[in-house]
Amino acid sequence: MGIVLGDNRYGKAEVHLVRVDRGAAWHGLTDVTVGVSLAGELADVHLHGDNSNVLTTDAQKNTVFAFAAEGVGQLEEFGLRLARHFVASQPAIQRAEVRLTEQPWDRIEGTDGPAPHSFARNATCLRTARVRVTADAAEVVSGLTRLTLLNTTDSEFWGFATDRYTTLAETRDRILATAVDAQWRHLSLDADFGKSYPDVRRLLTAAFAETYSYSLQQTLYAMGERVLAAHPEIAEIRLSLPNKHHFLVDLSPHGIENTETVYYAADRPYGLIEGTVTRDDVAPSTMDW
Ligand SMILES: O=c1[nH]c(=O)c2[nH]c(=O)[nH]c2[nH]1
Repeated sequence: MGIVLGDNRYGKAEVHLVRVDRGAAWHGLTDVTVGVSLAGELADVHLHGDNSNVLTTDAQKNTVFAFAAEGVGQLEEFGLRLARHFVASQPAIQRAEVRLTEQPWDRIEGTDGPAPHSFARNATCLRTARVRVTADAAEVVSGLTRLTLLNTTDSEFWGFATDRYTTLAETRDRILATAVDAQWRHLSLDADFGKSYPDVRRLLTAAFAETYSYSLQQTLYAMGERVLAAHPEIAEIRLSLPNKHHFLVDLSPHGIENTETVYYAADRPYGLIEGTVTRDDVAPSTMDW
């Protein structure tokens, strides 16, 4: 019996970069937050304070900005370029993981049309990507987060198990709302990430709107199934769906009938429904995502 070093990795988190593409008349704006995480022969730094295998997190941050000078492009491709660089250039590094989150900005509509160099932050949702690279393999997971959706009807919840602590009333009509966090794994690296991202987002949103729901779990599966049915290049999709509860307000103390019009949008606690929709004929991921 002894004490040993377990799994470890290190890197720079939340490198927030903004790139301006300055055309003669129009400027483009890219806003990406990058996290780098490296693993490999790092026992000596932990056990003996020997830093010789440690590429500083400061250098990792500098690399992100330096690579951005050559262009960012699709999140997945930028992440792959970075991760491959760390594994290829550092003999002690066997695995690199890069996580990216893109904040979209909309071009401002001016009086005479779109403004050439003015932007408003778009709060709809954030695009994400995670890549993992080793000497002989790479994996890409694309995603989105904070996509907030709400159905005002076509949602029921009843027939659930009960015990002595159950107080929830069955409902045949409720508001169903969530903030989608979705991550989907690509089967191959030469996917058209720029095309598949908006389509997956559209499919998730449409499936949410079009599914007559008996539970958020059922809606989760319908959303994932819709994506996998349309995208053979996607191996699996993981969904994390908070149930953003909306409770009818009791207005009877004021002598007012609430005709299912006024709700209290509860902040917390919230139900959290999570699941993976996958194919039965693909190899599992090597990435802990
Ligand atoms: O769609 C739902 N799924 C649940 O598991 C659950 N549990 C709960 O209290 N409300 C809901 N709603």
